[in-house]
Amino acid sequence: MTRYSVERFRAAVFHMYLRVAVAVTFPLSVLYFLFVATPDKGGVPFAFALFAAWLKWRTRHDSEESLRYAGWFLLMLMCLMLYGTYVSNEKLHQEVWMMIFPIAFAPIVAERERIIWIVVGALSLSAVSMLRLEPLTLMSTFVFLSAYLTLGLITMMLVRHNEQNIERLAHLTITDPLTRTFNRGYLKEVMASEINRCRRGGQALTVIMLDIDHFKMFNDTYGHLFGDSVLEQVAESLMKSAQRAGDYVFRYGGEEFCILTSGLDRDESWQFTEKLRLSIYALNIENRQSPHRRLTASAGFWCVTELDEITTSALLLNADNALYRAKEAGRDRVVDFEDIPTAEKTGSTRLQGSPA
Ligand SMILES: Nc1nc2c(ncn2[C@@H]2O[C@H](COP(=O)(O)OP(=O)(O)OP(=O)(O)O)[C@@H](O)[C@H]2O)c(=O)[nH]1
Repeated sequence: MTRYSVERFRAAVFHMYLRVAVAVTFPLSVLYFLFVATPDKGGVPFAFALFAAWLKWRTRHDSEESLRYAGWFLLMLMCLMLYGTYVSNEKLHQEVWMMIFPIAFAPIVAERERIIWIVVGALSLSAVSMLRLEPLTLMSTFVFLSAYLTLGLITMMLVRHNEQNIERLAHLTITDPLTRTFNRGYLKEVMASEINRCRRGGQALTVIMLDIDHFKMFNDTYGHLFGDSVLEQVAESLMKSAQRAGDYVFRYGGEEFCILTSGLDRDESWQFTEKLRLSIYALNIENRQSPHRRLTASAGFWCVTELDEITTSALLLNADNALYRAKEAGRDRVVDFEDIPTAEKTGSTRLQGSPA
């Protein structure tokens, strides 16, 4: 997810650049073509604007594809400008402004391509400078090349730092601050993509709702601060038990957690949910007001194989229905939604009417 956020950021910058390139270069090159230059000179920016427009259209829906093109597009652009500088009769120092390239565009290019880009840029730039320096000195070319490479490397480090910040921010927006599990806002997004993934792969999806028993009494007896630390411990043990790829733990609200897992049948889902419940039991936290004398949890789950008509709300509603049954039946247990008699399945649940 976080990698996805960084890619989306890069693709957005690239698209913004293309939009500006098309909007500015196109009319300018036409004016240049009409009033100032000979057709062959006006043709270069014109062709560039056409190419940018084509790329913009080609990559409009696919950020991954746009990133694949971005590096090569910028390399081409750089070579074009080098060529332009070389054929024009300006002095060498005017090429230095091209050093802004790595700074301006490094956020767009994927990390692996960024290195190729800076090395190729440095080599071509020094080739041009060697050709144009008068008199040609190895030392000044070396200084020029090192300056370029140093600038490129510093830029890469800054960009990497910036990407790490974006990743950190993206992580914060999907994490519950107390328990470090994913938060409820992220649940809907993950559920929608997991439904699609499981549907495509012909896998079952299991939704588990787990709630700590008698937590109000716990808070009243031991205080909210200790309650908070118990919530942290519960979350940690849930996350330790749900570690396979495709397992997700969310804090659904208060002392209620939602866990997603895939690829399990009903029996395996039962065992997995029991494992989660027992991991909380095994924390061995006293709750003297509870009939169980220690901290326990109840859970309900729904394992779905037919995902074609399924909505996220239905999944949550039915898993919560099973949790409600577990509470009614005495708590400290697991209930499978499929075991609820059909006539009772549509009964009132705590989730009905609340947004999923
Ligand atoms: N310490 C702490 N308590 C919380 C937090 N969020 C919710 N709670 C408490 O969790 C308790 C939930 O109480 P109830 O919904 O009545 O449920 P319960 O007492 O666990 O009873 P059952 O679920 O029916 O077993 C309330 O006292 C909330 O104040 C939190 O972040 N920290």
